[in-house]
Amino acid sequence: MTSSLLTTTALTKKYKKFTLGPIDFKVETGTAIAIVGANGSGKSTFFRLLMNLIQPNSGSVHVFNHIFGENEAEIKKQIGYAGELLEPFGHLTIRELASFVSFWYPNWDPKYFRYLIKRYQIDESKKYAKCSKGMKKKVEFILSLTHHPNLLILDEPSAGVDIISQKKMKEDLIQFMESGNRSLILATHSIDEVKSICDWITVFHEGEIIQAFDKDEIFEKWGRIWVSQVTDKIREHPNVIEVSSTPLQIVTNDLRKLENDLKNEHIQITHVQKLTLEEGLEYLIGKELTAKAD
Ligand SMILES: Nc1ncnc2c1ncn2[C@@H]1O[C@H](COP(=O)(O)OP(=O)(O)OP(=O)(O)O)[C@@H](O)[C@H]1O
Repeated sequence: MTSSLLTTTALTKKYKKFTLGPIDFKVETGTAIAIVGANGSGKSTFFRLLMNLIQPNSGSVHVFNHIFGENEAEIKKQIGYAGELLEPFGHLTIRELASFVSFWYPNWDPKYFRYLIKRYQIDESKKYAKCSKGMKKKVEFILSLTHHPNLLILDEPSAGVDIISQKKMKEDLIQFMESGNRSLILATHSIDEVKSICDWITVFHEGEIIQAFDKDEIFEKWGRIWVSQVTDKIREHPNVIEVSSTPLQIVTNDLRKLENDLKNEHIQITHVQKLTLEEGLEYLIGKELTAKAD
């Protein structure tokens, strides 16, 4: 049986021109959740709230059954976070930065740190501020993993990172999840990462969660149906996502149900095709996700 590792209840943050929430969100032990959404949809704001880096206007975050604010230092020892937190420490070298960060984590694993530094070809003598954007992302990623956290919260860890390192990050995250009792919340614009690492997908749109579903649902239920005609009733069908012409076709989030209803309407089906994850996500977030897979 799974148990909730992190829960948010009616979490809300208001800026002058943007409101996030109210967000109800849950992470079960052993699951990897992709957070996807167009630029500015509120992913980073949500992550900062999860990490208690900014204060909500209302609502709460519970982590490991505690309200975050009440036991913050203890809770954070079990979390790995990457989300541009290191900028104020730019005057430190990577070696100094690691030594500073290690102080907070009883589980800091120097051997694993050495392994990751070598794996991602990081020059430890370099000052953080002098690192390239991709290097900084790799350093953040390494520091988030080195204390073997139970929960990883990563805000676009591979953005701006070279392809070889992106592949390594993917492998490391798959390995992280393999123990079975760890959890991951990953904001990403990479379909490849969603596909290979995550089990669940949560879609943000203009500060709200508009969809949250099991990834396999897209493979099983989403599809395109070519038809002889489309009636008003079918156009308004709750499972019809889009109707387009030349040739006349319907995109649906429930193939089996729509096929049945089309038959009941005596509409001829000429062809049926399942959607790829990439196509499904494009419909869900307004065709703005950067396609990287396949
Ligand atoms: N400190 C702040 N003050 C005012 N507005 C803010 C602040 N931080 C974020 N915002 C606004 O909140 C909105 C959501 O931004 P956020 O960075 O959370 O989006 P995102 O989904 O992470 O985007 P991206 O995919 O580009 O990283 C944006 O309109 C942004 O301008």
